Amino acid sequence: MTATRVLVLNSGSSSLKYQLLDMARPSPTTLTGAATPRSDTDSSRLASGIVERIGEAGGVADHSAALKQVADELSSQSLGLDSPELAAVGHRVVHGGTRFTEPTLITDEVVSEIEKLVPLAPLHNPANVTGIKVARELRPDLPQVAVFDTAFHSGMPEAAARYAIDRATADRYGVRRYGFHGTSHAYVSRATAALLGKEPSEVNVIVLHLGNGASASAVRGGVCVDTSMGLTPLEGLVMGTRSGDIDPAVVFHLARVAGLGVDDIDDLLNKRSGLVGLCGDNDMREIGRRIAEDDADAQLAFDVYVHRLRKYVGAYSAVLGRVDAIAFTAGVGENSAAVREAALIGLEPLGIEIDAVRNAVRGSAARLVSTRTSRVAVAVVPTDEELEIAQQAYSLVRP
Ligand SMILES: Nc1ncnc2c1ncn2[C@@H]1O[C@H](COP(=O)(O)OP(=O)(O)O)[C@@H](O)[C@H]1O
Ligand SMILES: CC(=O)OP(=O)(O)O
Ligand SMILES: [Mg+2]
Repeated sequence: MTATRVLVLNSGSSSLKYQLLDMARPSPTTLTGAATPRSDTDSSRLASGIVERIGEAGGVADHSAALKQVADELSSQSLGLDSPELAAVGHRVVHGGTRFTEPTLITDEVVSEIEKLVPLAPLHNPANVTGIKVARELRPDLPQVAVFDTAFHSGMPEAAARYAIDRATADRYGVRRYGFHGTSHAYVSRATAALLGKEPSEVNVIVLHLGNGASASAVRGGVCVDTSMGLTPLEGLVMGTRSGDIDPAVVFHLARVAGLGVDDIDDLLNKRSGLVGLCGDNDMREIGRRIAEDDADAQLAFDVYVHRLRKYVGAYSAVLGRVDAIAFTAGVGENSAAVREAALIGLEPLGIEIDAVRNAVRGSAARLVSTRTSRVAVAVVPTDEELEIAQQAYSLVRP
C-alpha cells in the first residue's frame, strides 16, 4: 500500500487547525496550476477541525494539550497518527528567517534553527515547535515537513524588503521585512487568477488576508512584490489585538514617559492593541453588533481598521501600477461585507467598483463582488492554508 495521506497542523497564536488529506484523491487545486475553490465535499479531505481559545479561559491549557485533543479526535475516527497510510505531517511554521524559503524536511537541526527564530515570532513559532516535537515523538519514522509563512515573500525586491536603517546593524541582526501568511497569499492569488480564467502569471492581485492576524500583499504575475507585515507579524494593518503600523517613537515615548519596560510594550502592541485596544472586542462579528446599537467605541475601532486597509489598497495599487483584482480572504475578509464595502467604497477613480448587492450575498465559494463594469475585479476567495501546506509537504515526500 502506498501512503498518500498528509496530516496538516496549522498552529496559530491561540488556535490549532488541522486537516487530514488524501493526496491520491482528486483535489480541486494543484500546486502550480489553476486553482478552483474548494468545497466541503472534496473527496481529498478526510478530516478537519480546530481547537480554539488555547491558553484562554474555557479553552485547553496549551498547544501540547490541543495536539493531544487532535490526536484523540483522529484516533476516534480510526484516522490516528499511527495509520500506515500517512505519508507525512505538514507543519505551518510562521517565521523561517532568511534560511528557510522552501518546504523543508524536518531534522533535529531544522528544529533548533526554528527555535532560534522564536524572538522574531514569539506568539507563533513556539506553538509550531511544540507541534513538531509532539508529532515527531508520536511518529519518529514519519517524514515531517515545515512549510513557512515567510517563504512566498522571500523573493520580494530589496526596495520592499529593506528598512531604511543603518545597513550594518540591520544585516548583523537580521532586521528586514520578511512578511507572513505566505501560504494564504500564494493560494489566494492563484485561486483569484483561476476565478478570472487566467494564469497566475497574467494577473496582478492585491490580496487582503483579514483574520485575527491580518496582512496585505501585492502579487505581480504570481510573484509577491510587497507585503504589509515586516520583521514580525506586528507591522501593517490593524488586527484583532495588534496595532499594525505605528510611529516607532511611540515605543521610546512609552518607555521614557510612561516608564514601561520592553516586554510591557511588546505585550501592549501585540495583545492589547488593534480592535481590542480600541473597543474591547477583537471579533468583527461582535463589533458589527455593537455598531448596530450605536456604540461609538466599536464604530471608531471599525473606522480605524478600514482606514488603514484603504491606505494599503491605495499603496499597493501604486506599487503594482495595473491592478487586475483585489481579493478578500480569511475570517473577516470572507465574511464581513461591511468591511469590504467600507474599504473600497468611493474608489471608482482607481477603477474599483464594488457592487453593494453582490457583496452582501453570503456564500462559501470564491466569487466576484464588483460591478460588471469595474476595471478591477473585486473577489471574495476563501483561503485554504492547510491544502496549500499539504501539497507543498507532499511534493517533498511523494513516491
Ligand atoms: N461572520 C463573520 N463576520 C465578521 N467577521 C467574522 C465572521 N466570522 C469570523 N469573523 C472574524 O474572523 C476572525 C478569525 O479569522 P481567522 O481567519 O479564522 O483567523 P486566525 O486564523 O488568525 O485565527 C474572527 O476573529 C472574526 O473577527
Ligand atoms: C502570522 C500571523 O499573524 O498568523 P495568525 O493570523 O494565524 O495569527
Ligand atoms: Mg490564520
